[in-house]
Amino acid sequence: MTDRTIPVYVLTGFLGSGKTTLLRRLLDDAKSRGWKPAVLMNEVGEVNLDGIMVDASVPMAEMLGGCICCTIRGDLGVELTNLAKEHKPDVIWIESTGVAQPLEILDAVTEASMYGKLELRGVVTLVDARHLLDRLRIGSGKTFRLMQDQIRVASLVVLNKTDLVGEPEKAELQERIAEWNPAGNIVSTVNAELDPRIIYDEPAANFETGHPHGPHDHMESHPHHDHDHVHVFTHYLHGAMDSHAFERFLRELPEGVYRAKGIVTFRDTANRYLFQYAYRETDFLPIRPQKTVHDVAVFIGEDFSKADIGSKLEKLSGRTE
Ligand SMILES: Nc1nc2c(ncn2[C@@H]2O[C@H](COP(=O)(O)OP(=O)(O)OP(=O)(O)O)[C@@H](O)[C@H]2O)c(=O)[nH]1
Repeated sequence: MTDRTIPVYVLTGFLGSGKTTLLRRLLDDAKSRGWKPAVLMNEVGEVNLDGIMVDASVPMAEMLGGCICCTIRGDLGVELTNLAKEHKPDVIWIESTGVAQPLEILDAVTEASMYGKLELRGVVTLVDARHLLDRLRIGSGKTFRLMQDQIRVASLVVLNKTDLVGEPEKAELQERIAEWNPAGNIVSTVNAELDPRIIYDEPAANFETGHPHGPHDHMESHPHHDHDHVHVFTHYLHGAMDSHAFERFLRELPEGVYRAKGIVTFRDTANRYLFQYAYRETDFLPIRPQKTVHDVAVFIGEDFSKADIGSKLEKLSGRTE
């Protein structure tokens, strides 16, 4: 396979936390680097007000009238795939509605990576400092739990609107965020002002990208971050595998992997298969794709070694280099 993998980043955070503010910065930054970005926006309402705020020259897909993670989840894959095919961007940003369940979004994005060469590289969670402080004081409730969930899955937490809280409160919030997500990075901002390099320098052990101007060419190894929070590992397979060996590999996946899925070809079967793995259960569905799909395996979990899984798969698919 010669075509490159497009890195995908998810921007999440509760309503009004500063996602669009950050997105605009990231798009400006991408432009100044000579990258071609694309954006997928999801609004709960029927009108995409955030989209109006974004430079009209940026390719953008909109998913309106629902939340990515529930009502229109299936469309996410289609939209992402279309964006990638049509515009061949260097990077895709997904701005999700402020009420989305983050794990569901990750699931949907990884689903999409089965149909095109896309790889989720980071989840950036915006937090409204004052809002979180208020919720902390109350200490319960649906919004509080959602904010916590959004923080937990982040590779980077942006504690935004710190101009609206005092220094001691800011320190308290940082401490709590670090408790909920010990491995994620935290940055405190006003108007989401940050150096985008902290986003792109997030570790990723799987490197398919060979694009000279892509965001990740310089980041081959940060193994110390390899195993520390909920993360997604996408591995494109290079050849057919033995079905029994692959089943054994799934059975022996580390505890930390709680979800895996993908498309595989076996040497010893006639069909290709869509495989699913969830809570140690596996399922294989024979498929006959109408269009070209790559063999790929996606893993979601905590505390597992991407490098280890990657090298096992390389062996299974007969790649020796
Ligand atoms: N005081 C203050 N206001 C901010 C800061 N960052 C963003 N804002 C303002 O907060 C409002 C919401 O910001 P957005 O970037 O639209 O937030 P969002 O997360 O995209 O909002 P939704 O799309 O509704 O979920 C805007 O009016 C911003 O100008 C900050 O650090 N401090």
